[in-house]
Amino acid sequence: MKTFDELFAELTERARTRPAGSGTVTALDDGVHAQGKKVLEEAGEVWIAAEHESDERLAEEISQLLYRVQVLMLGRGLTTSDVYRYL
Ligand SMILES: N=c1c2ncn([C@@H]3O[C@H](COP(=O)(O)OP(=O)(O)OP(=O)(O)O)[C@@H](O)[C@H]3O)c2ncn1[C@@H]1O[C@H](COP(=O)(O)O)[C@@H](O)[C@H]1O
Repeated sequence: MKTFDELFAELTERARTRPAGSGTVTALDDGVHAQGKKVLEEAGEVWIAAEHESDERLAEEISQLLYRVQVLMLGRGLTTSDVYRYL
């Protein structure tokens, strides 16, 4: 189990070291257009899960959405501080 900040730190490290086999590295190389589409796709899956699926499935879909948002943040060079200042 990890927090949003811990995952972001992990993905930041993946972006820096670019280990072989990292899905995050591939997603970053795919570019912002593809990263944005993934955010939209996962958001749709969250919506569907919220209406029709179990709490567990919904939580899993939300975790994937958070991951995709973080990949997009990294793709655009944003940090968590850039976002948190608006919360
Ligand atoms: N939290 C996640 C995470 N959530 C979702 N995903 C990716 O998103 C996919 C699920 O989303 P989709 O619905 O698009 O599934 P899919 O269509 O079957 O998958 P794709 O064909 O799009 O890969 C998963 O198969 C993963 O590839 C994640 N990939 C990685 N992480 C974490 O990110 C960290 C770094 O991962 P790597 O970069 O892969 O080492 C690790 O801690 C991982 O646990």
